[in-house]
Amino acid sequence: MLKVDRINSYYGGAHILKDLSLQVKKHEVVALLGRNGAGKSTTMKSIMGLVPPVSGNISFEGQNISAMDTHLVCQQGIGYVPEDRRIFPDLTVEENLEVGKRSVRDGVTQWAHDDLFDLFPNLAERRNQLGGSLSGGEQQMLTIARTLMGNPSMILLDEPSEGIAPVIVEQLAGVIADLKAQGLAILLSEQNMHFARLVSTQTYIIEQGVIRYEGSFYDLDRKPDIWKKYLAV
Ligand SMILES: Nc1ncnc2c1ncn2[C@@H]1O[C@H](COP(=O)(O)OP(=O)(O)OP(=O)(O)O)[C@@H](O)[C@H]1O
Repeated sequence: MLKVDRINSYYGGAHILKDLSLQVKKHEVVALLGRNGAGKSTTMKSIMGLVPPVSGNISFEGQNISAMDTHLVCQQGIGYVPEDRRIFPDLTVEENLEVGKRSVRDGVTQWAHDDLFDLFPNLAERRNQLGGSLSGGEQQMLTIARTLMGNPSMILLDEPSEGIAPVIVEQLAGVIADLKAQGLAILLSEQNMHFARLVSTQTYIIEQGVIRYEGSFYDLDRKPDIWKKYLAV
């Protein structure tokens, strides 16, 4: 579904992503793991066209998206939830959802507010509350719900569990399992290994912009040397 093939991305003269390749298949939840500053967010920004790669190729559902503007990447069916959430604090939950609305593409489930409120019961109770008055976890849920309003077939989640209470992290894991069951492909970056293990099967480990490991979580759990070298803090 998504194929990133040997991309190189820079901030000015700083070479951040180095021949980075990864794949996400349909109905798959893939975790991009790595320490602070490893290049996880830059990978997502490169896919979204926010930090366009200087070389390499990115394709989505067979179409080359490497040189596309961000709004066109979204139109292809990729939703993006950045690390800093960016809800509208002065709009209500319902209004925040409306902002995310996009036209529907063929063959893609259209999300209505009520479907989203079924998926996120916490938001249903707060539909008329201002975004800025929600807890961090509720804001994260709202950002994901708003992204779903764009009817994506794949979503990128940048450290979704960061700064969220453990009980909400467990709820978020349930939401991701539901989305996967509905056919969405998901690429998430994470430092919370408990959460990543709950939701994903396939993993990539990134260090200094280079993919150092690719494989299942099951195999990774049996490789303490890799775990210690690239993930232990
Ligand atoms: N706008 C920027 N300008 C210059 N360098 C940047 C910029 N954003 C990130 N970097 C650098 O690029 C490297 C990769 O950062 P990135 O944010 O992709 O890492 P990350 O794995 O997502 O880490 P974190 O979990 O801390 O967000 C780091 O060395 C970081 O300092």
